[in-house]
Amino acid sequence: MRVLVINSGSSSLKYQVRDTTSNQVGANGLIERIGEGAGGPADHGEAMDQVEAELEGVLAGKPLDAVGHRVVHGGERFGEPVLINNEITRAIERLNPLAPLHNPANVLGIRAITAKWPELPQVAVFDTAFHRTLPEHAWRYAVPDSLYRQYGIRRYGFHGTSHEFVTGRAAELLGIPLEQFNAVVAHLGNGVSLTAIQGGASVDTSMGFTPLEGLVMGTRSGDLDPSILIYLQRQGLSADEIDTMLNRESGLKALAGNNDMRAIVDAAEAGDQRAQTALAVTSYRLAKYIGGYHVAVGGAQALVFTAGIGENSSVFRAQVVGRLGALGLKLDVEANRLRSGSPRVISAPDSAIPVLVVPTDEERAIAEATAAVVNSIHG
Ligand SMILES: Nc1ncnc2c1ncn2[C@@H]1O[C@H](COP(=O)(O)OP(=O)(O)O)[C@@H](O)[C@H]1O
Ligand SMILES: CC(=O)OP(=O)(O)O
Ligand SMILES: [Mg+2]
Repeated sequence: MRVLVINSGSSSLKYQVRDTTSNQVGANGLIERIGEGAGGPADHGEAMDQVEAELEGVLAGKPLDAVGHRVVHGGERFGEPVLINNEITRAIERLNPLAPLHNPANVLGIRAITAKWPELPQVAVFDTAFHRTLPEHAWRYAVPDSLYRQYGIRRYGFHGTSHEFVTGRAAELLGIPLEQFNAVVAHLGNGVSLTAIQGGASVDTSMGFTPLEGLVMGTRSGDLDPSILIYLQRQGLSADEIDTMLNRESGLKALAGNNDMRAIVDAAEAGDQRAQTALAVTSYRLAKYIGGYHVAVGGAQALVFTAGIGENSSVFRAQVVGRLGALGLKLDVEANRLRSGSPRVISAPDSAIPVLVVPTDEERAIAEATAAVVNSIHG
């Protein structure tokens, strides 16, 4: 099946045309710096126009069979990939406030495709779906139950497509049956989340009601004392100002002046104090969570790194694992430094458990899920 996959991030749009039978990627593109000025598209609408233009040549004579969309927030309703219709699109749109950097762009992508190819089946694949197995003690916040009943305030968790894909690959690499596999998986991209895997399923995850909770990210603060928000509001900041500050002006960008891990590592190595502090805060917070999730899964069989930073930054991985000595984790310096696009072990032979790097492939997982939904409908 020939599937167009659309993965809209907060400031980027990735697309691929994939053949799900041969697993070949026919075309792919990345549109970056959306809404950041400097020659980038003004918004995700312009970015979609650009995708359509780039696809003209690619699709000539070879039509698509389906489109698969990454949708970040599926709320409590969507636990599986679904075939999209107008009602589904509106339901996704109602979740926009819960993933303000992502869902509006996802909805826009769906509508742009509907307008261009109204007959083409479209499937939504949700970031939240893999975390449907969270036990109540992990998803419930210690707040009045009315918040859950009235507003659906609970932990949902995100990056599920990536966590699920990477968990499967890691179990395979270690030769452990998935349903017996316990691990801690660190997705370190522009958004960052950690997942506790028990018996191959998600039992806890660091992002919460929205993708803002948890670890330090590219432009997001992660955990902080909720009183800070109340305090700032009383100082006269509006809800929108606080939202923008925590989602777009915080994290690495606030600590180091930019959200590009490559630049931060280079600056830190050149002696830049802010960059060094940014790495320390970020790796310290992550190490604390990893220790917690090791306990949550009853003893992990592996620590797994993935996504842009997790796959590529040996310096950041070394800082994190360097803080995990209490768990007996130890990297092999050479294996950690080696660059490769394949799943691999980077720990020393005497590490208490293996540390892995497993490249994620959200687009592949979305294409396969899309083909499965479309096939199930056509019998
Ligand atoms: N070679 C590299 N070394 C260090 N960091 C890298 C490298 N390549 C990418 N990154 C970092 O990965 C992050 C982006 O990760 P990615 O998974 O592509 O994010 P997203 O999908 O959320 O946009 C950025 O912080 C970027 O600096
Ligand atoms: C949910 C989320 O944070 O996604 P991304 O990392 O693509 O921004
Ligand atoms: Mg990503």
